[in-house]
Amino acid sequence: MPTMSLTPRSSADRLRTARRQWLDSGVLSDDLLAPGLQASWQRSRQHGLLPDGRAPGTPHASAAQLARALAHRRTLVSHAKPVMAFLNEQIRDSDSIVVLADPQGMLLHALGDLGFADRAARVALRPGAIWSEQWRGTNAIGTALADGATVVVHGAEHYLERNAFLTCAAAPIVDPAGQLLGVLDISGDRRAHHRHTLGLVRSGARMIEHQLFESRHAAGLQLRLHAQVEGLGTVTEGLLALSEDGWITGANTAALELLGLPRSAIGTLRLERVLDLDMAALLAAARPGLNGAPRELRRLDGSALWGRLDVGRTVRAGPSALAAPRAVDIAATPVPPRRGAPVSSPMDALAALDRGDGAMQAAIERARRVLDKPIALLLQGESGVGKEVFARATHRSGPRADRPFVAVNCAALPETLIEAELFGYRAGAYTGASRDGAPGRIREAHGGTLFLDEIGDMPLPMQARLLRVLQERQVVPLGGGKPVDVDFRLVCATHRKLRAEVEAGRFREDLYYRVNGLALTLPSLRERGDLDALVEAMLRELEPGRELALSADVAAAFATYRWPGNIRQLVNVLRTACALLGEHEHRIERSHLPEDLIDELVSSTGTSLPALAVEGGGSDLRQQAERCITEALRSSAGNLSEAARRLGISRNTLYRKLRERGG
Ligand SMILES: Nc1ncnc2c1ncn2[C@@H]1O[C@H](COP(=O)(O)OP(=O)(O)OP(=O)(O)O)[C@@H](O)[C@H]1O
Repeated sequence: MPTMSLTPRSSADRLRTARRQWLDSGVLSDDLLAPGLQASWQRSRQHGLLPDGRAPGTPHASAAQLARALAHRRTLVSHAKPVMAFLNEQIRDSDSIVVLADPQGMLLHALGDLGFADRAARVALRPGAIWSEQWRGTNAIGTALADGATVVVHGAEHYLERNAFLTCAAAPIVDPAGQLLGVLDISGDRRAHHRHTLGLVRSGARMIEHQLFESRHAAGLQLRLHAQVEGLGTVTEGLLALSEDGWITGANTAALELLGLPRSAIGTLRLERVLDLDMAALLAAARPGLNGAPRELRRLDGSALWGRLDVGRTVRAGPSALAAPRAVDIAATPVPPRRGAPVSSPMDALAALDRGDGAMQAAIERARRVLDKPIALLLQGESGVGKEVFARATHRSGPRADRPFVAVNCAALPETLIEAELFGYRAGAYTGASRDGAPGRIREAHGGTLFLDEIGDMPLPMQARLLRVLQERQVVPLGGGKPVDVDFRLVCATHRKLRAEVEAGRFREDLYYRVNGLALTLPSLRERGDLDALVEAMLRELEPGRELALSADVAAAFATYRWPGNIRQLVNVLRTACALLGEHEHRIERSHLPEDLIDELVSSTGTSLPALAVEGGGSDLRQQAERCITEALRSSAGNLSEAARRLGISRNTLYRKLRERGG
C-alpha cells in the first residue's frame, strides 16, 4: 500500500505562506505544498470548510449510532484492541493517543495518555466523532481514508486551524477480501512529533490485518510468503488464501506488496497466474490439518521468494480435491477488465449466497444484471430470509464496493428520530438534537449504497420526503439549510406485500415505482431446495475445522419443519446446537436442539415427543423428557402455566403432552 508524504519539504515558513495565500486568494503556488496535501486541502474546500472557521454542523454519532457501529465492526474492534494496547505501551508518556476509526471516519475506540486525551477530547478526538475529510478537512484519519494510503499530517498541515496543535499518523486496515475496514491512527501533541510514529502505526495495521486473516482463513488453504525463510510465520509475512482449485480468495497487504498485485486480484486471479508453480502438484502433496515445509518459489519474472502452504482442516484431501476442478477453468482465460469491485468473479459475495436453490440462483442472476446500473432494487420475502445479507452482497459485488453501505431500519425508530437519522439536521434543529447537528444517513451513503430495511413501515410524511430526495437527488437537513447533492444506489427491503400496502393507502404509489426498479422475492427457507448445503456451510462457519453434521433423524425433521423464522432461526438453532455439543461429538442429535424447537418439531410434524424420542435415539431421551415434565410440575407446585414457562413450551403444548401420557 502506498505511503503518502504530504509535505516532504514542508517547513513552518512554507506552510504559513501557503495558508496566507489560501486564505487570501484560494489558490496555491505549486512548490509550497506536496501534491497529496494540496489535493486534500482542495477537497476540504470543496466540502465547504473554512480553515479558520468552526466546521459547520460537525457530526457526532449518538450513543445508539456508536453502539451500532461497534456491533457492526466487532471483529475489527476485537482484533484491534490488543494491538492498540501494545502501541499505547510504545508511546507511553508521549502526549499521544491511539485511535481506531471505521471507513466513514467515525472513531470507534481510543486509548492513551490521559492528559493529552483531555485536550484531544476538546477537538472531539473521542469515540463517536467523525473525522472524515468532509467534516474535518485534511487530517490523518480522513485523508488516509480518502487516499487509501498511510499518511502523516503534522501541525499546520491540518486544514482546520484549530487542529494545528496535533500531529497524526494513520494507516488503513484492509480485510482479507480487500475491503477497507477502517484506519488505525496515533495522534499527539505537535511538539511530541516522533518520526517513528508512522512506522509504528503501519506495523499496528499490519498486525491487525494478520490477525483478521488468520481468524478467517485458518481452516482453509493458506500460502505464507516472505522474502526470507525466517520471516515465514511472523506477523510480517504475506498471506494468501486459496480455494482448492487455486483461486486467490484472500490476501493481506504484505502479500499484495510482495507479489506486486492490486487489491482487485483477490477473487479474480489464480495463483498460477502469479507464481511459477504447479498448483496441482503443490496441492497433491498437501494433507488436511498439516503445515507444509518452506520452499523457494519463483515469481513469473524469475525472482525468488519463500513460501509455505498450510492446509486447514476443512480442506478436502489433496489429489481427490484436484480431481474435480470447478466447472470453469479460467487458467487460460484472460482476466476480465475490472471497473471497481468484481461484478462477476467466482468468489464474489453474491456468488457465495448460491447454495444450489433455483429461486435464489435466479434472484442472484437478476441482481447481478443491474449491479452497475442506476436501478433501485426492492427485496421482498419473509422475515429472516436474508434480505439484508443479500443487499450487502449486491453492494460488495458491485462497483461501489469500496464506498459506504449504510443500512437504516425504518421500523426500528420512532417517526421523529428516523427523520433526523435519515435526512440529518442542523445544530439546534429540534429539542434533544446534538449541538453539532448531524449529516444524516442519506448523506453518509454518498457514493455507496443506501439500504432502507422495512421500507413498508415508513410513515407517510417521510415517504413524501424520501420521494423528493429520490427525485431531486438532493437532501435538505431538518431545520433548513442548503440542499446537498447525494449520489447513492438504493436497495430497499420489506417483509410486507408492498403492492397491497399501496392499495390499502399506506404506501405512496409514486414512491412504490421509485423504489421498485427491480423487485426480487427471496424464497422462504421451507421453499428452498438447498437446506442441506446451507446447514453444511453454516456449520463450517460456526465451527471452522470441526466437520460437524446433522444426524439423519435431525436432518429429516429439519426438512419437514416450517421454519417460521427462516435462516435467522436456522442460524440460532445451529449456534445453540454447537454450544451443546460435547468436545468430541461431531453429530448433532435431537438432544442438542433447543427445547422449544424440539417442542415445535413435535407440533409441526404432529408426532408426540415420546415418539420422536424413540426415533431420535431410543428411550433415554423419552425418559429424560418425562423426567423434565415431572420435575417442572413438582417445582411449580402443579401450576401448569409456571411449569410450561420453566420448560420453555406453551401451556397448550404442556396440556397436550400430559394428555398423551395420560396425566
Ligand atoms: N446465506 C446466509 N448464510 C448465513 N447466514 C445468513 C444467510 N442469510 C441470512 N443469514 C443470517 O440470517 C439472519 C437474518 O438475515 P437478514 O437480517 O439478512 O434477514 P432479513 O430478511 O433482512 O430479515 P428481516 O426481514 O427480519 O429484517 C442474520 O443473522 C444473517 O446473518
